[in-house]
Amino acid sequence: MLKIAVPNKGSLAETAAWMLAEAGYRGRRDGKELIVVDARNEVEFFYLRPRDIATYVGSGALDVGITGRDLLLDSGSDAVEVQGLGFAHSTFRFAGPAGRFGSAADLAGVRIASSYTGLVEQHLAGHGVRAELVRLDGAVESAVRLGVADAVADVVETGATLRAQGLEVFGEPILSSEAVLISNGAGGAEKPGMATLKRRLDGVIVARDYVLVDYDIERSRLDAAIGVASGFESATVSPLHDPEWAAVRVMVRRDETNHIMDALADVGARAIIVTRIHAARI
Ligand SMILES: Nc1ncnc2c1ncn2[C@@H]1O[C@H](COP(=O)(O)OP(=O)(O)OP(=O)(O)O)[C@@H](O)[C@H]1O
Ligand SMILES: O=P(O)(O)OC[C@H]1O[C@H](OP(=O)(O)OP(=O)(O)O)[C@H](O)[C@@H]1O
Ligand SMILES: [Mg+2]
Repeated sequence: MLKIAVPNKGSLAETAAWMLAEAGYRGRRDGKELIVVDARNEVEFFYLRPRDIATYVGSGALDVGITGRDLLLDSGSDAVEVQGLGFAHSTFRFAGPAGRFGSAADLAGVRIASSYTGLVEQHLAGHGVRAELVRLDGAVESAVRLGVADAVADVVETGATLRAQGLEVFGEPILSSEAVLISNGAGGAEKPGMATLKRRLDGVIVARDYVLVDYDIERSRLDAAIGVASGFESATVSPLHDPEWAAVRVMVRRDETNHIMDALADVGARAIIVTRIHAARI
């Protein structure tokens, strides 16, 4: 059985569970269940703290897992990223009182609070900067106001938490993070069931991030319309009863749908219809 680590709490848990359910796997009935055997799919799920998942997978105790790229790199484990899962996007950044710091070089000898001290140490070492790290569990943005640190290094999504504490990001982003599928470096990626898991998750990502767009177009304008959206592989072009016209179907990124509909209408497309993709194998 493929042993899969899944976040049991925090920002990643809900979407990770949703993706696995959409991919046809068994979920847990309540938040107290720590192990779920899915005999039909020959996989076993282990619900663990997101921060611990890279350790379990890197040690080989579990084959694959879902965690954050920032957590994976912070852990220093031997687990490797297999692919991004397209959710929980964030950047990992330094922040401090407005105007106090300009770049990582200004951090020499400074106290930096973070929940990701491994990541910060690696980054500072790469820049030849020595600083004092203060390891905190969360709500790191309060550390400067409370006087336990001069700067912080933390997860930034909208920046609202930093702003509320009067802090500003500075320097280059340390990392761009998202939820990732990880595996054990030593052959974990070839385990039975792994290819199926990957293919199913890819299908969920496509169904989540893409839509189908259908429209009718005069054949004389077909090339212009395909130029607007050429599809995943290539556009499907079907004849209509009127030989001067064709019906076209393309996949487009969901977040570009309205922009593409406008552009298609501009080149003469009619009856433009957008449909959700329920499931996919690409
Ligand atoms: N606001 C956010 N937006 C996007 N991703 C986030 C956000 N906060 C945390 N993450 C991501 O979630 C992962 C951390 O999850 P974890 O459950 O350990 O912490 P958490 O979500 O902050 O939970 P908690 O605060 O309850 O401990 C990291 O990959 C981090 O980048
Ligand atoms: O840029 P923003 O949109 O404000 O989001 C970033 C914040 O979200 C997370 O905090 P969380 O609420 O999980 O609390 P924590 O600090 O205790 O982890 C993260 O640790 C940042 O503090
Ligand atoms: Mg948090």
